[in-house]
Amino acid sequence: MPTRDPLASLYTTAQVRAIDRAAIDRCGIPGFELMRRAADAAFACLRRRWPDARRIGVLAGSGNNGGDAFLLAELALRAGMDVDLVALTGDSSGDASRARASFVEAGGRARLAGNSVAPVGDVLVDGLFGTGLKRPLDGLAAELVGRSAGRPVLALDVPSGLDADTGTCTGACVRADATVSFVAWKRGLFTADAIDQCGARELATLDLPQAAYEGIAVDAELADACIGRALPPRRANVNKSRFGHVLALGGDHGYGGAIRLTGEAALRCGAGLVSIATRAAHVGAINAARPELMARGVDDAAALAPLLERASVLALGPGLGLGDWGRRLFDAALTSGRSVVVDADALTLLAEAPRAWSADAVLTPHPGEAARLLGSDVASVQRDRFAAVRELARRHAAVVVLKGAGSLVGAPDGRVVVCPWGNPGMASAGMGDVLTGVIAALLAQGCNAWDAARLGVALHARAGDEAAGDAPRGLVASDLFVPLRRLVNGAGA
Ligand SMILES: NC(=O)C1=CN([C@@H]2O[C@H](COP(=O)(O)OP(=O)(O)OC[C@H]3O[C@@H](n4cnc5c(N)ncnc54)[C@H](OP(=O)(O)O)[C@@H]3O)[C@@H](O)[C@H]2O)[C@@H](O)CC1
Ligand SMILES: [K+]
Repeated sequence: MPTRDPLASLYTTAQVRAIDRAAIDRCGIPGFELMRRAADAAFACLRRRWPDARRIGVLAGSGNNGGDAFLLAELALRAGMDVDLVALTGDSSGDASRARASFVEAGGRARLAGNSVAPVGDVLVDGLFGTGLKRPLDGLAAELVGRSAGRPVLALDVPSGLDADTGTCTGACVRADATVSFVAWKRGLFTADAIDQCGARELATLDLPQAAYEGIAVDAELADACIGRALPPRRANVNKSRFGHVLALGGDHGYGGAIRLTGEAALRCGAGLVSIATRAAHVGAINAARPELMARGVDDAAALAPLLERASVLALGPGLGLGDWGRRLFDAALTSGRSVVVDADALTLLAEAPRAWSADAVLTPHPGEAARLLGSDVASVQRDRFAAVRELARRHAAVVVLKGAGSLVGAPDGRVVVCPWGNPGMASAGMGDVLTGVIAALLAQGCNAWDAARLGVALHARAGDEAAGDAPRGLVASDLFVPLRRLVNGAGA
């Protein structure tokens, strides 16, 4: 059995709770000891991140997440800090009530949350709700979260209000500067709303023995960008025919830029040859701007056949449009038997008429396109991105990239990886066109669909981060070309 990498393995909350149970029942570590370890780890995190904090405000819920908070508050008291603890309820249950008593014995005082009560401190510790969240925050809990906004926050396990399975918050939610998560990564910390709510993420495994994780399948994994295994360094004695021929199809009138970005991304990621099948009107501009691209006018679809014949991989859809021209290209491409990346307008056409593939296929929908493919709506897709990507991959028997903050890549067999990179600057025109070219280039160089998609997404997001630095606003898609070239050669892996 392959070794589980705790830093890359993602679990559902039910699975993490099962690991907690196994640690207690099978490994004999008392629940209260786990709580102590959680508080120790979180307090160490607080000291490291906010070394000058002298006063901390602590929010404690009634469950075990609150128990972690009481024990952390006790540690802070013992370290000589001022502690203002606001408890959501007058009592706690199970191990948490023991934690509460321990805090009081150490001289701590809990203020009860009520009208206008808000914790005071240089840093707030959020221990309201963790994996036991059952419904959107409302009433006092929601008010408390609102009153605590605007100060640095360390969240315990999960920012309160965030659904740690899906990464969504449907009501009030703590916006943390850092989240220290316990035992194992909850999968929902890495996608959707979680990207804004978690801040920096840290994992504290609480020294659980390996046995606690046994028998509990990993639900998903974090993407890696280790290109080396899938795409080893090139030998010297090679020529361009070894690295495939990408044909990018799209760019209806007015959208020539989209297909040029796809083609150039494929070149920059190492495809041996890149052709573009587009409107004749765009050919001159593409050739002038990037002479290495072989742009051909295919206003007459008959001109497409020899291009398809020569290509090894297709990148289908950027700027394709939904008119007759686009539909003819779409039909010709999908009956060609070539490996294909299906993006943009081609996904809309696919939603109208689903196809079976005779070669590797990677679909790259954003949530709107995913909703069309699933016959649902964007809100439903975003409510559970894991379920959406799995369903799409199964239904289309293809590898699927569900784009958006915390992109997911799903395979028909249920595997999912989550991309932990990317930034809001990448929510801009042309970024998807570039991703399509990146994945097509990796396919052309011999990666299978799964490797091409998961590595392509990782390289694209990391290139976006490198290009954006600390200035995401104004990032443009072609800014990614230089870092992509570095990353596809193994830099920073
Ligand atoms: N088990 C272990 O070994 C370890 C666990 N650890 C820690 O425990 C955490 C899980 O603890 P947990 O299971 O007690 O759940 P938790 O998140 O505290 O919430 C439950 C409470 O919240 C309430 N409630 C829920 N939703 C609500 C809402 N919207 N609005 C209002 N109330 C709401 C719910 O009330 P109920 O609805 O049941 O009346 C219940 O009282 C985990 O995240 C980690 O931090 C660590 O110490 C490591 C070892
Ligand atoms: K919390």
